Amino acid sequence: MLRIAIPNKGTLSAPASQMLKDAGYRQRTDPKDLLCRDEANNVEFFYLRPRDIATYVGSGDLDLGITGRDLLVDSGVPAQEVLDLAFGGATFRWAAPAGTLTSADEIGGRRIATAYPGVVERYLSEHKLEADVVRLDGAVENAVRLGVADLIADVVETGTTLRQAGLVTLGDPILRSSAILIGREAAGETGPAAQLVRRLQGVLVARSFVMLAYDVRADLLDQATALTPGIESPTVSPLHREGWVAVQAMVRRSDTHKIMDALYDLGARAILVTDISNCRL
Ligand SMILES: Nc1ncnc2c1ncn2[C@@H]1O[C@H](COP(=O)(O)OP(=O)(O)OP(=O)(O)O)[C@@H](O)[C@H]1O
Ligand SMILES: O=P(O)(O)OC[C@H]1O[C@H](OP(=O)(O)OP(=O)(O)O)[C@H](O)[C@@H]1O
Ligand SMILES: [Mg+2]
Repeated sequence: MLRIAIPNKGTLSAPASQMLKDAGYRQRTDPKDLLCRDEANNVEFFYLRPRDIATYVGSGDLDLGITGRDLLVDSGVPAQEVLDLAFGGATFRWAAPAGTLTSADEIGGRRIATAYPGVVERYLSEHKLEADVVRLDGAVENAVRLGVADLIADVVETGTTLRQAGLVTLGDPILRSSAILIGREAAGETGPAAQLVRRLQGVLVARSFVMLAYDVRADLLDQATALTPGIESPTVSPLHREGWVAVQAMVRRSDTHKIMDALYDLGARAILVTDISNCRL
């Protein structure tokens, strides 16, 4: 049975469960449950703190896990990113009180508060800098005003928490994080892990593409399909109406309206958009 770790609480917990449900897996019904067996798919889900997930996967006690890229890097364990799951996006950044530090080059010799000492220490060693890392559990933004640190390194999503604490970001993000599927090795081509990855990839594609269908005059087909090339190739079917064809193609959800406008301007009609609930490409 494939054994998979997923977050029991926090930002990544609900979207991770939802994504697995969308991929056809059974998920717990009570948020207090710590285990859920999906007999039909031969998978067992263990609900764990996101910070601990890399540890279980790195040790080989669990086969796969869903956690944040920043947490994987922080753990330093021998597990690798198998698939970017495209939710839980955040940056990990330096921040200091406005008007104090002006560049990330100035962090050497300072006191840095963080709940991610592994990420900070990796950066310091890569940049040959020395600094005093103050390890905290959370609410790190308070550390500077309470006098225990000169700057912080923390997760920034909207930036609201930083602003409220009078802090401003310093330099480029240390890393860009999102929820990822991790394993000790790549998932390969066959077997239960590969099947899970394919199912999750199907959900990712279904979320970021829609199916577009329209009718267009046959002499405009080349121009129309240049706008909607599809992933492999668009489907073109004859219409009963002389000189017209029907076209179907997948397009990026974010481009839908722009493409519909362009198709309409070209002369296409009966332009229909349909959500894809799942797919296997
Ligand atoms: N707004 C956010 N705040 C915190 N973590 C976030 C945010 N958006 C995405 N994440 C990601 O969630 C993971 C941290 O999850 P974790 O459950 O440890 O903290 P949390 O969601 O802040 O919950 P809590 O602090 O209540 O334990 C990291 O990978 C982080 O990048
Ligand atoms: O940029 P923002 O949208 O404001 O989000 C980022 C903040 O949210 C998280 O804190 P959380 O509320 O989880 O508290 P914690 O520090 O105790 O984890 C994170 O640690 C940052 O403080
Ligand atoms: Mg938090």
